[in-house]
Amino acid sequence: MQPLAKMEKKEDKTLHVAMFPWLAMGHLLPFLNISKLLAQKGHKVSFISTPRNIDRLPKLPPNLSSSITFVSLPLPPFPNLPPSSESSMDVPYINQQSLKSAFDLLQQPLTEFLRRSSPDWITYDYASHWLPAVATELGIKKAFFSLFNASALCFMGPPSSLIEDARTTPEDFTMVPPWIPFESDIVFRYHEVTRYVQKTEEDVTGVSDSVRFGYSISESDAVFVRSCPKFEPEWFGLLRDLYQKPVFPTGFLPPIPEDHDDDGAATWVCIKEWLDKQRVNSVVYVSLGTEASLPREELAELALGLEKSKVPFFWALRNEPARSGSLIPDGFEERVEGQGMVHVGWVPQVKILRHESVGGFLTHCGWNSVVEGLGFGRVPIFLPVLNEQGLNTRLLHGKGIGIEVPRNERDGSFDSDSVACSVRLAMIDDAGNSKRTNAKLMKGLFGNKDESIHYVDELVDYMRSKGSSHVSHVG
Ligand SMILES: O=c1ccn([C@@H]2O[C@H](COP(=O)(O)OP(=O)(O)O[C@H]3O[C@H](CO)[C@@H](O)[C@H](O)[C@H]3O)[C@@H](O)[C@H]2O)c(=O)[nH]1
Repeated sequence: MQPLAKMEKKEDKTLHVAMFPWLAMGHLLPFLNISKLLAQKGHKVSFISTPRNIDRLPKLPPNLSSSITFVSLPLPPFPNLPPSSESSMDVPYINQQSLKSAFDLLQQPLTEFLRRSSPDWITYDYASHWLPAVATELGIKKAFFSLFNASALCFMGPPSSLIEDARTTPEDFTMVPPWIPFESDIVFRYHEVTRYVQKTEEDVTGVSDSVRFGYSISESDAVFVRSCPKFEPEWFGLLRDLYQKPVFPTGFLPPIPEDHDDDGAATWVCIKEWLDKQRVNSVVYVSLGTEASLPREELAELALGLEKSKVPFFWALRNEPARSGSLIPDGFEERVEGQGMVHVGWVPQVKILRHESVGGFLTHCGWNSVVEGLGFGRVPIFLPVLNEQGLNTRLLHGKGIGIEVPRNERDGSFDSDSVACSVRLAMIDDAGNSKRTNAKLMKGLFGNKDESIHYVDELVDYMRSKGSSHVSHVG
C-alpha cells in the first residue's frame, strides 16, 4: 500500500486549466479575470489567444505571472480581414464572420498544443463549436464559459433549437419563446433584431452564431455562467432544465482596479486631470463598447442630447475600422468645451468608472460594461445596439435598474431630447432618485469579489472531482 502522504488526494490536486476565449476584448478580459482567480488558488492556467490580443491585455500582477502562461497562436490570414486584425474591434461588424473563419483555422495549432500539454480542463467560448469534439478525443474535460447572463441564455433556448436555428423572422425574436414557462418581458425589440441581421455579412463560414452556441453548449461537460442565482434565480433554475447538465455561476467577476494600473497610463493622465475638476457623482461616462457603432445621424443626436442635458460628460468614442471622416459632429467639441470631453480610441474604462466624479454610465449594455458600471454603483442609461444588449437592458429595467433611452420600436431612431431627458433623469431630476438608489444597492452584488472567489472554489471542487486522470501535484 502507498503511504498516505504520498497518495494524491483529489482535493489537493493542482489543476491545469486551458482558457480559449473568442477574439474580442469583451471576452478576453473576463476569461482573464477567472484565470486570475484560479491562479490565486495555486492552479496553473494556459491562456490561449493570438499575439496582438495577448499584448492588449492588462499586465499580470507579479504574484500570478508564474501561474498563468500565455500561449500565442498566430491568426492565419483570411480574405476580407485587414492585416493584423485579430479582434472583433479591428473588424467592421459586416466582416465579423471572416474573423470567425480565421478563428476556426486555429483548430489545428490548438489541438497540437492540447495534445502536448494535456490540461485537465479546457474552458472555451461560444465561437469554437468544434473544440469539445477535439477535447473529448484527447481525454480533456471541457466547460463552456458563457459571458451572456442566464436570462439571455434561456431566451436563446436549449441547444437543440439553437442548432436547428429554428427562429427565422425578426418577429420570432420579439416574442417570449415557448420554453420559458413563466411570465417574462425579456425579448428583443424589432429594430434590435433587424439591424443585427441587416448588418451581418453572408455567412462565409457556413456556421451561424446560433449553431456555434448550440454545439458549444450541447457538447460541454459543464456550463459556467457569468452571473449569479441571487440576481437571476428563476433563470438559473430554467437553464439547468434546458441544458440538462451542470450549470455553475461564476458570480460577476468584477475587475480588480489595481490590475488596471498600467492600463492606458498616458491617456489616463489627461482623463484624470479632467475628472478631478468635476464634482462628485456629477459626470456621465458615455461608451458603447468595442463592437457597436451608431449610424452618423444617430451619433449626431446622441452628441446633441448630451449637450442639451447640460450634464458634464466624458465620451469614449470607438475608433471604428474602415469608417471615413470624423465621427464627431462639426463644431460639437467647441460648443461643449467646459461641459464635456470626447476621446476617440481606447480608454481605461475601469479607472474612469471608479473615479468618484462619475455618477452615471450611458452604455450599450454589453455585459462587461454592466458589471463594471454597477460594480461601482453608477446609474446606467441604456442605449442597446447589438447582440444580447437589448435582452440585458430588459433584465435590468425589469429590476428597477437604469433608464432606457426611448427609441422608435420599428426603426430604432431616437432624438436628442430623449437622450437629454434620460441623462437628466438618471443624474439630476428628483424623479430619478430611486434609480440612483438602486444602482448604489447593486454595488454590493456586482462589485462583490468575495462572491466570485466563493463560486470559483465551487468550480474548482467540481473540476477536481471530474478532472482527467493526468497526475500533477501541488508544490
Ligand atoms: O475604450 C475601451 C473600451 C472598452 N473597454 C473594456 O472592454 C470591455 C468591453 O466589454 P463590453 O462592455 O461587454 O462591450 P463589448 O466588447 O462591445 O461587448 C461584446 O461582448 C459582451 C460580452 O459577451 C456582450 O455582452 C456584448 O453584447 C458584445 O457586443 C469592458 O471590459 C471595458 O472596460 C475599455 O477598457 N476601454
